[in-house]
Amino acid sequence: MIDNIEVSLFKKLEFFDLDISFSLEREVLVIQGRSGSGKTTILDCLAGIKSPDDGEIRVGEETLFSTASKLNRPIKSRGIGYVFQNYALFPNMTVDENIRFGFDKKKDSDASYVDQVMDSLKISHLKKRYPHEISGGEKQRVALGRALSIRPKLLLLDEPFSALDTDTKDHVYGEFLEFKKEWNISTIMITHNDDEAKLLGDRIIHIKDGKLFGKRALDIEQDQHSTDIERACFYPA
Ligand SMILES: Nc1ncnc2c1ncn2[C@@H]1O[C@H](COP(=O)(O)OP(=O)(O)OP(=O)(O)O)[C@@H](O)[C@H]1O
Repeated sequence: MIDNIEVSLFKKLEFFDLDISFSLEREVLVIQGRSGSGKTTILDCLAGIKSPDDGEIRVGEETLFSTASKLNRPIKSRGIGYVFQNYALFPNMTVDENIRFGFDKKKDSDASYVDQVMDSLKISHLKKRYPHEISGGEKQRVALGRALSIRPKLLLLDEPFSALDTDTKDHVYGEFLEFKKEWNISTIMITHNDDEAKLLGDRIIHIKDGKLFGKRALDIEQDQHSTDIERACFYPA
């Protein structure tokens, strides 16, 4: 089955218009750009957290959003896994409960799938722990597990490694490359880190003020602004 992903988005933002088109298929596409250039807004539009003013999002034969067809699939039926910058794990749920959150028992007949995800991410032994009882690297794997539990056709990773220290990052990069080979899911990853982008990505696009930018964006700022509260709505408690 062909899972080509076609994206075309237009959205008026306060300081500029987001206006971008790209496609991907079974690859890790990295989006880079200065802080505030619209990267997270792209992921939020794909996930259905924000609505574009105009455009189309297609995953294989399925249309998730289309202004022409007046179609806007709800978040939960988009089949998109999202790992937020600060993971946004539910603090009052165990690792097991966090990961099972997106798994739909009624739709998914293979109940052992979530266990497979946990085994693959080497977090089965943490099942009963709460987020405050695990390390940053483990939280990152739990967040990835929660995104994978819905069997996503597209995986969105917003600065997934930024909260990790250098030693942990090196280790996790290796794991990510193994994961990439094993799962082979179309992935869009935002990172400010050039080395990370080159190491983990198959293709890199740069954006500036919401538009594709031919040249490399210089002096990428490291400062972050958090829209976590808004994005946490993706997983309403
Ligand atoms: N909740 C919001 N309300 C108003 N404007 C917002 C909101 N969230 C983001 N913006 C604005 O939209 C633009 C794009 O923001 P976005 O978060 O997509 O940028 P980004 O490239 O992901 O930035 P960063 O790398 O700092 O996370 C920015 O100008 C930002 O100020």
